[in-house]
Amino acid sequence: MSTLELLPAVDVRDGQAVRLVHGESGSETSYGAPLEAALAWQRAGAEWLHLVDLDAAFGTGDNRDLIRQVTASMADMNLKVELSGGIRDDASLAAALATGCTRVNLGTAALETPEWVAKVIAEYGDKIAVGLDVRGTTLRGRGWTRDGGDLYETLARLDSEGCSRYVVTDIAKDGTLQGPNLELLKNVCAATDKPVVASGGVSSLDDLRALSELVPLGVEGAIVGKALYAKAFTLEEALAAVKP
Ligand SMILES: O=C(O)c1ccccc1NCC(=O)[C@H](O)[C@H](O)COP(=O)(O)O
Repeated sequence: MSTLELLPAVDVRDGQAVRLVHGESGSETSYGAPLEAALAWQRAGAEWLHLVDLDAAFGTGDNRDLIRQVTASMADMNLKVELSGGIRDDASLAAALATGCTRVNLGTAALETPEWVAKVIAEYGDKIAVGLDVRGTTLRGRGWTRDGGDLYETLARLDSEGCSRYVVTDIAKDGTLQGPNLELLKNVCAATDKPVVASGGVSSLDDLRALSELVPLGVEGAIVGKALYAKAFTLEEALAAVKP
């Protein structure tokens, strides 16, 4: 059986690594310099980093220079970066790809400018993942603040356009340490043949073991944020827990 990939998260707001609750602006807990956080995950054995520019996602500015610095440092150490937040047009996509990240995660654009997303999926293939951020089965865009249509209709459309991968977040779980929404992940895996990265709510090594059991269904990886920052477990323990 393949090993569940783990993507420790570094969410950046106003130059700081933070964690939000339910992705809500204003619910931040700060965890210091993003580069220090990324280096800590790299030293602990991470192969991936999930790096989010929250200001770009919320439309409150951006952390582009810092994001570029973190991504370049990680690339120098052969650590793959999935970059998310505010990538919505040719200019922001070009800037994101120019950081040397392994792939980008599109969210709002998949809901608001589907033609552009179809075009960039065709052009960039598996450098593009789409974030499906849901409350129930309703997608949310603009930093998760606005409704954006039905999960399964959008998934079918993106599948038909050749989208290579989905990052699925249950917003109700995100940043809460309440455990991932396994039912949602199973349902999404049943609706697509493409790999799924699970995001939101991981609280324990048992949660990671439960996600590992979904690997045969199509769950390829799991993003872990709050649990690592809150020291519920170490990344070394997490990597050991998901080994088959
Ligand atoms: O990823 C985004 O673009 C984004 C936009 C707006 C609010 C939050 C956003 N991402 C949050 C994350 O990706 C979290 O780091 C991830 O879901 C980890 O969640 P948790 O393990 O529950 O802390």
